Amino acid sequence: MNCSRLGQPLLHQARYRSRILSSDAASVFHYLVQGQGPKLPLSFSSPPTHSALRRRFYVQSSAAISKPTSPFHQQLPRSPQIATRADVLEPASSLWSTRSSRASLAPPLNNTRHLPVRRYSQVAKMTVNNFIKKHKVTVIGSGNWGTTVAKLVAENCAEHPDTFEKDVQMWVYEENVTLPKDSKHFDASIGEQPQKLTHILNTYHENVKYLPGIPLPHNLVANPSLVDAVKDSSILIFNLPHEFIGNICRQIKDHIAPYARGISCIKGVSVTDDKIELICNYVSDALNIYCGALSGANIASEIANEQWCETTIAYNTPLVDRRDENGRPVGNGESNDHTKQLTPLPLDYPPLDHDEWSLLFSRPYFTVSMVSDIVGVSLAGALKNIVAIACGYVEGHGWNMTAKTAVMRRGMQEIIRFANEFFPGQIEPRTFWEESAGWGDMIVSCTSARNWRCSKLAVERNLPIEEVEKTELNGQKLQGISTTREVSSFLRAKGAEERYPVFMAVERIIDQEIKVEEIPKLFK
Ligand SMILES: NC(=O)C1=CN([C@@H]2O[C@H](COP(=O)(O)OP(=O)(O)OC[C@H]3O[C@@H](n4cnc5c(N)ncnc54)[C@H](O)[C@@H]3O)[C@@H](O)[C@H]2O)C=CC1
Ligand SMILES: O=C(CO)COP(=O)(O)O
Repeated sequence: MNCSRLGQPLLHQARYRSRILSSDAASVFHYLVQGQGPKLPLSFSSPPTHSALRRRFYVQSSAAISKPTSPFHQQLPRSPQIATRADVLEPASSLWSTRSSRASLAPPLNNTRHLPVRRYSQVAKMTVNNFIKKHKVTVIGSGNWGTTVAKLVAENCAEHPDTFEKDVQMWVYEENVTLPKDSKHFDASIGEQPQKLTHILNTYHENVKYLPGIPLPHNLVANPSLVDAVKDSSILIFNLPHEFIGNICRQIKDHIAPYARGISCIKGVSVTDDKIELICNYVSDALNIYCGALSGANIASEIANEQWCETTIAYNTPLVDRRDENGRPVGNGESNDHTKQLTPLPLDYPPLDHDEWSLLFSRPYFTVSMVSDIVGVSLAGALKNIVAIACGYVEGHGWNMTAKTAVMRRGMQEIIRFANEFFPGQIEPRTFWEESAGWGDMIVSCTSARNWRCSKLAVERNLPIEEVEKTELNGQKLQGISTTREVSSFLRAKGAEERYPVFMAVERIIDQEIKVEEIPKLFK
């Protein structure tokens, strides 16, 4: 049989005609990867490439399965697990197709990306390790972005029950909320009595305070107990204003699974005296787990309404979690992040690598790009908030796009300078140019996000920005104000103020020390 004659439709048909049980597919694959399979008369016209070899597997397994009386079937080792994944039965073509958002082999330490693709076949993933357990997901935070991310993650958990537990926990900072009379959930028997936000969430499946008007999936469970929400979760998604993360970590430290892995969607940094830390690294250190970062040009309300956008996830799979093509561990107990010893993710869980993170976060309306530049992604997301405030001030003053563009350009220069100066050798410049987390986020934040909007209003109304935050945001928090103060104080401690005129100017305008029209002369 010549491989070149095997079109995808043929394979597709072969797999469907066979009407296999998925457990048979798993067994066949197991058998073949062990190298015990009978040789089918396959020939390659040139040295086989990786994809050709994968095709060989599918051809062989399809052929074996389609002939129940073949020696294959008689010799097949039986897997004790009855696998039920729908994707075992999916058209074979899709199992080797390139999916840009279903990304690549976890990159090595030096942050390089676009590496050779590791794609476990879905069959390989479940065969070798049996994956008795599924990932339990908890979202910590339920604000505007917290609820939006919880929504999309819950949609994916419902769609991928082989990898994730269906129910997603969402920790809610409990508060009392009054449903207004015009709310569709208004209940005359309760009237305007305040009700617990978690009760409203679990009853009406809507976050009436932080994401009004958006129906939430019923498998998203609001939980006011932080400790209970994180219990036994292998995936923790941190999504709340950065000023609360220290307190959260202290509360959950002794209650999380030691092998849990995290993603921080938080845009901010942690600064103490002359030390600065990325939020995801702060989480990693505080909890002794590994934590990546998600950041991009993302306006929560638009994504909640399923308007399309992109994001970037940086995740540098710890060595202890890496598995080879057959699902076997390749690490030897070392850790590639910081100096700590991580507890490996147990082998009875599906792996947690770029593929799985992408599976968890990608939606038709949310395109995920996986990278490993943790520092670039985190700093771009945190520091653009300072620039967004500057742009709001400029626009509130009455200057338009040209002035804002100058501020954005200089702001981006300062972000990259900051990253190079204080995290030397740890960023990839193309994160800023090519990723949603870079220029994409800068543009959206300086033209339509909350930090920009509130600082613009502050100038227009001649009010401190904190006042506008209180009156306009109904409990939502601006990250730009505290980040400006933290970064300015860090720069002062380092004696580096002069190299960061945009960052420093924003602090002085917030404190009403200078006026917006003085900005240009600071750049001389
Ligand atoms: N909203 C957006 O469009 C986007 C936000 N982000 C980032 O996501 C992170 C979370 O922001 P949002 O979800 O938008 O929050 P938010 O600003 O909408 O809401 C504030 C949240 O903080 C909670 N909270 C208040 N006091 C608290 C306390 N003492 N302890 C713990 N929680 C408390 C509130 O219950 C509420 O859930 C931020 O770092 C933000 O920069 C990132 C991308 C988009
Ligand atoms: O990060 C954001 C857009 O990407 C949202 O920023 P704001 O917090 O200013 O709304």
